[in-house]
Amino acid sequence: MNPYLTLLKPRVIWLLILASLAGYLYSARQPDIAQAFSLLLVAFLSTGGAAAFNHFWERDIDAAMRRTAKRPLPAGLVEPRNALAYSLVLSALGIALGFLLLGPLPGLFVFLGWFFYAVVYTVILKRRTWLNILGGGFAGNATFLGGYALGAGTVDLHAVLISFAIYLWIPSHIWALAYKYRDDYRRAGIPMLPTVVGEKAAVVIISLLNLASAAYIMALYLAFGGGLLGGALVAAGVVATIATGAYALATKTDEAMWKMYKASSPVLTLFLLALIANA
Ligand code: HEM
Ligand SMILES: CC(C)=CCC/C(C)=C/CC/C(C)=C/COP(=O)(O)OP(=O)(O)O
Repeated sequence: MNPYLTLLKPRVIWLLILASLAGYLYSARQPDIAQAFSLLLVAFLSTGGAAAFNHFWERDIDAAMRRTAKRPLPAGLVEPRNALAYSLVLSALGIALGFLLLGPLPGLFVFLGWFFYAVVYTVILKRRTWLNILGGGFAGNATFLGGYALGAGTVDLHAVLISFAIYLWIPSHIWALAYKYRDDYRRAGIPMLPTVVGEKAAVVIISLLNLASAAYIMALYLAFGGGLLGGALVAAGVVATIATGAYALATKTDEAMWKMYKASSPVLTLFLLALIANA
């Protein structure tokens, strides 16, 4: 893949973009195709720009971790100053178009999403505390709330409660991966839960969090949900979460935790599709 495409973390940002689209389709009475395309463009530019900035800022620790050592900057495929310029142009475009094309409130959430991930998480917290993802996780809320604000013209408690399904999903999503790569994170000096607590405690905490995030999604769907299709999608996600959580608790292996991580994105996808189906 072209290294400048890799810098956008396409395997990751597609779900951030879907979260924005889900927020819009869930809240808009009459979804407008032009508005939806503007949202997709803004979400792509802002999340891609944030991801590219993360590559620039983390080029030293990426070089120190097995999982990330072959990325474009540690691999010498892209000059740091070019990656920085690329990330800032995309980010500035995404945020500016967020305000210009989507309006002040959606634009604010685009900025907050960028800021919480690129600055609060990547620059300020990630190397300092294992609570880094709890500070940066609000970027996840922002992806959904930006789309919701575009569709509804406002953000209410309903929207905030739904957005916390993403926030509560993040810890088990990243810590399950961090468990498998705990030696990598230790070598790079990055504090993550699995590097600061014992292995058994980490598996139990992450598995319980995984199950709690599924319970929250189920409660949301029961409170705000409706239709059969949406219910089936949420049920499939909850079953997958319970299965990976129970398997991890029973076996406490790297493989079980990796399965939990790999299942996390499909589970969130099912929830977002349920919101769209229920719109
Ligand atoms: C502070 C917040 C977050 C952190 C620290 C985080 C961290 C990570 C990490 C380390 C990876 C592995 C990347 C790789 O090895 O290439 C990953 C993958 C991913 N993340 Fe997150 N994530 C966060 C929030 C989110 C959110 C909010 C979403 C979507 C709404 C998301 C969607 C994904 C997806 C789709 C993948 C790829 C999964 C796969 O390959 O199966 N992440 N994340
Ligand atoms: C609107 C907007 C811009 C929102 C951003 C939303 C958001 C939560 C982005 C985070 C997703 C991501 C690329 C995490 C990688 O974390 P990492 O840097 O720890 O992963 P790594 O170790 O693989 O580099």
